[in-house]
Amino acid sequence: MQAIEIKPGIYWVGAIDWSLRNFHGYTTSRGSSYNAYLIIDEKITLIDTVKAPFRDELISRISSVIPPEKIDYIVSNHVEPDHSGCLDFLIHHCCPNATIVTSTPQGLKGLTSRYGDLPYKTVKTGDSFSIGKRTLQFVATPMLHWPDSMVTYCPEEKILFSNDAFGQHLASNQRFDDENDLHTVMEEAKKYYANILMLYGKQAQSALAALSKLDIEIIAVGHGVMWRSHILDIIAAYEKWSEGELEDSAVVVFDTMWESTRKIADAIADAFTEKGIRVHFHDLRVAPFSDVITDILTSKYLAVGSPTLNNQMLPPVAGFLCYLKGFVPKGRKAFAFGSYGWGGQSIAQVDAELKAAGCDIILDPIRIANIPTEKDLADIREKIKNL
Ligand SMILES: Cc1cc2nc3c(=O)[nH]c(=O)nc-3n(C[C@H](O)[C@H](O)[C@H](O)COP(=O)(O)O)c2cc1C
Repeated sequence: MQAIEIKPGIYWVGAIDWSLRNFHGYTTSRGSSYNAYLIIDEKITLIDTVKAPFRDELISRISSVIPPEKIDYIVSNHVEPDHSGCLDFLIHHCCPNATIVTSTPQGLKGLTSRYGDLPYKTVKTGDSFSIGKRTLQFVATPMLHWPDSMVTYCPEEKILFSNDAFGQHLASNQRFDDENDLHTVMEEAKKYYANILMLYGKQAQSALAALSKLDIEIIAVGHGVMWRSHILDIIAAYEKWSEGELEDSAVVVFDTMWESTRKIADAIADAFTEKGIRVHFHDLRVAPFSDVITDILTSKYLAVGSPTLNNQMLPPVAGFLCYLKGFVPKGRKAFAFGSYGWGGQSIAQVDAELKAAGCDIILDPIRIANIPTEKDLADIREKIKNL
């Protein structure tokens, strides 16, 4: 497999995971890539590695440029195994002279606990060193999205090696934003931010402030395609998402056994539509949680529905609310709804979970016994109309 030269002497040597459909629970319908970069200079430097099963692809691409034993530094921007997964193999079998550059204290701690005592060099924000004609500078980006996370900047090339920041789970053989459909790239970047970074808006803003001082021509991300023509677009999007800016749209999400809760969901969606509000409609029998969270990232309204099953909400709704709670979606105007047979406990449970998630409850829970009548549905429409 061949390396792809992205600037003279700088190569993409990562791996493309075309078949990936589930990345620790995140539904990756367009696959992903694990990006690693090779810089040929007096000190040959590899930026990040790939997920362990893709080791041969990484080594093959490196070998298309230089023998791997010539590598002097391997910068590990992030401990998570989709980036660090080949470090120990490379050091023990391919790159005997290499030193691993990692953040202190968290990167060192994380790599040591995973891979043991390897030759490490630690760096922190403001540190830099020369690799010949070029310099590498380091900026810690803690909690974007693990405590150890950092980015590496090369001022002579104006490249920011951003690891998980600005990434997308997107498999493509074309490495840059302008070679791909921009709408698809932005959609996947939003999904990535929502599911990986949404909880860390404050940290994202600190990182954006630090990175705004850099002159950047290429953002060489850890997943998906690099940014070179739409850098301002992705930075503007990160500013908007990290500030929690919401659009006049509503997410209606539910599960159902016999379609009564679905009928309520339809009435809610109709009523929002009549108000001129865009609706994202998610039936949890088919909708992946990660798609629902992507729409919640920018939506002002959230309606969550479940019928009652054995005094509980349906398990997919419970799972979804557990996932949602982790993101603390403060500021969403939310309410619960559902159909029931006798006790109807599920609806109060959904309401309590939405409160626990930090949502503002704007309607008493909508509870309908058995099948909703035309009058029930008209009453629901009226309530939404009056919001
Ligand atoms: C296996 C099963 C268990 C149920 N348990 C309860 C229950 O504990 N409490 C209750 O109020 N209704 C219970 N129901 C009734 C449903 O909540 C009711 O039929 C409701 O209208 C179903 O809504 P849906 O059409 O959206 O699935 C149960 C129904 C089934 C099939």
